[in-house]
Amino acid sequence: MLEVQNLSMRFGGLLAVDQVTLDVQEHEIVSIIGPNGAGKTTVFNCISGFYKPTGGKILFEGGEIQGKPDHKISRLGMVRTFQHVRLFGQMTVVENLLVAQHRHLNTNLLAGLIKTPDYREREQKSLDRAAYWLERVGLMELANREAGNLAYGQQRRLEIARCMVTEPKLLMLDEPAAGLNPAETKDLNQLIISLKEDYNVSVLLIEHDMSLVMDISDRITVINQGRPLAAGTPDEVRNNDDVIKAYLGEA
Ligand SMILES: Nc1ncnc2c1ncn2[C@@H]1O[C@H](COP(=O)(O)OP(=O)(O)OP(=O)(O)O)[C@@H](O)[C@H]1O
Repeated sequence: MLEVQNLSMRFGGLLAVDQVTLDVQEHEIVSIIGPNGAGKTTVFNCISGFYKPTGGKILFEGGEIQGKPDHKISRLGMVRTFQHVRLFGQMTVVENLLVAQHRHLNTNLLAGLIKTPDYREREQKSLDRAAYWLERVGLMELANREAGNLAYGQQRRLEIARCMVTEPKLLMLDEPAAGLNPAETKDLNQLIISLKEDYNVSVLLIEHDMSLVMDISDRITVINQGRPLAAGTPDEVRNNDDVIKAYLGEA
């Protein structure tokens, strides 16, 4: 589904990502881990179209996407969350989900003004999807609250719902457990597994919470100082000497 081949990203004199190769197949949860500053978010930014990589190829369902703008990439079915929550804080919870779908569908302004039957039907479907995902992530009762007033863990769940209403094939999550308490992390763990099992969404994950990563990942890629260090199943990665050294070095 997603293939990243020899991806590189240079910022001036700094080679933040150096020849990273990884792939995500259908029905898979793949994690990218590595010490702080290893280049994980930069890999995400290249894949999702926020940066134009300086080298390498990115293929999504067989087509090259490197350098395409983020809105085009998200319409192909690959959407992401951010390390720092990026909701529309002054809109309500449900409005955030409706706006996400409008932006995704590129709704025609004229159709919206005269409210064609086709437009009304799409509006209804957007509302249904929003309601479904609010229920699914446990935010239905907060639908009319301002998103900015939600507790942090609720905002993180809303972010995932905001991705899911666009019905992605691949969901990219950048440190979804950061700032969550243990109970919230456990819920997140189950939610991510359910996205794969019940909705057939593949997941690419950056995460520092090792118990979450080891628990839910089918495969893990380790990056260190921009370079790929190891890749394999959670067990293979856990027992890899280079990985152990990199993490001990950080501590
Ligand atoms: N826009 C940018 N301009 C210049 N340097 C950047 C830019 N974005 C990232 N970097 C640098 O690239 C390197 C990799 O950063 P990146 O954020 O990708 O690491 P990370 O593995 O996601 O780290 P963390 O786990 O702390 O989030 C860092 O040295 C960072 O300072």
